[in-house]
Amino acid sequence: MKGVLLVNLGSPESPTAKDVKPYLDEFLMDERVIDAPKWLRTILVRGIILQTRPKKSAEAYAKIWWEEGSPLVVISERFSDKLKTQTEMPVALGMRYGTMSIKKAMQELKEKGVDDVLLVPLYPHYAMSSFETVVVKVLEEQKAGFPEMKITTLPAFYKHPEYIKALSESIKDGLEGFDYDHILFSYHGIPERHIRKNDPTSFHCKIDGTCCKVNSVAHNTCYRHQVYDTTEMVKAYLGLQEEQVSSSFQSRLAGDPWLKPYTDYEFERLAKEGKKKLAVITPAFVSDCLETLEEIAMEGKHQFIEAGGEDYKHIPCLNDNDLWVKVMAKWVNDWQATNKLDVVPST
Ligand SMILES: C=CC1=C(C)c2cc3[nH]c(cc4nc(cc5[nH]c(cc1n2)c(C)c5CCC(=O)O)C(CCC(=O)O)=C4C)c(C)c3C=C
Ligand SMILES: [Fe+2]
Ligand SMILES: [Fe+2]
Repeated sequence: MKGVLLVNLGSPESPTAKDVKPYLDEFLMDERVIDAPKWLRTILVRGIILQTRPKKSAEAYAKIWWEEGSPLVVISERFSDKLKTQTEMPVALGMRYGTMSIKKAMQELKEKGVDDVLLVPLYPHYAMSSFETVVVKVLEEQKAGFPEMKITTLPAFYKHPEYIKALSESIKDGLEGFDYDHILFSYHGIPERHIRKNDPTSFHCKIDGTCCKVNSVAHNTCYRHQVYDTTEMVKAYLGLQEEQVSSSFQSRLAGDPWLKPYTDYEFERLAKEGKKKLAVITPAFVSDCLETLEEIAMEGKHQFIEAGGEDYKHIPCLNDNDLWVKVMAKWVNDWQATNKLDVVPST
């Protein structure tokens, strides 16, 4: 029987340093997130980052935590519940890190008789630290405990016209009544090194702003290309002008160069350029989370206003938007009926 496995990133159990620490340990010890050799990763993560970050992160989580729990988890559950009403197939939700494990979700599907699974990583774009680590983990769990399960993965859907439509329409709704003079597309950053590492041609990705516009098989795994494609397609859908829109990258860790421009520098640049009313959208995430609700909606607003901006609005992620649920339901139901996927890898 066919079934659907949704996987998102995960969250700590509670916004306390005690619970944030093991969550961050699992997250940052992932070799696809901090891709240093294990001995070095252990020193960096356990010897340095985890000495201070859990307390700081817990304070940030406390600011955005809901009665029902972590926004990312609650929103993912709402999305999953709505999807269940639009498909006959069993649907299970797992998280890459934390206690709502992928293994539990696969067990849930198995108990419902599912042996043919459509894996849906809840990320519009491919990055080894998000999409790829989910796929690898699911395949590891399959090998260890569910050898009879067939796994098919929905590719990154960042430019599928139905996704772009749902995203653009939700942005249009979010912008209503807000007289913006610029829209910033702020994507989660990744180290530049990850882009080169994921380039199968070993020469295409130069991260110089030109390679992403030249067709290449490298774009199938090029996060930078994919996010710029999303910006361009939303811009076209909404009929926005070149100068009304820009893209940037948020949430970097210290150390390596990460994809640029950095969102926090952009807040300052845009304010200094005379943009007074800024709308910010965060399409690397399908669900609002710490990185959107705290870093962008709270800190970002503060940074922009401090730099001379006057008004600021964070437009929510797709979350459990009805059109978005309908799009996902169509993709999974088409797969159920035809065994084919409407979302295809890019070149
Ligand atoms: C778009 C998807 C994501 C990519 C790509 C990604 C890469 C990435 N992240 C870190 C480090 C951290 N990310 C943190 C939070 C976080 N990251 C994503 C998504 C992507 N990360 C989400 C949805 C969240 C929010 C989770 C939530 O519970 O709401 C954090 C933890 C919070 C903090 O301490 O700030 C860290 C750390 C790296 C190093 C990386 C790529 C190398
Ligand atoms: Fe992250
Ligand atoms: Fe590129």
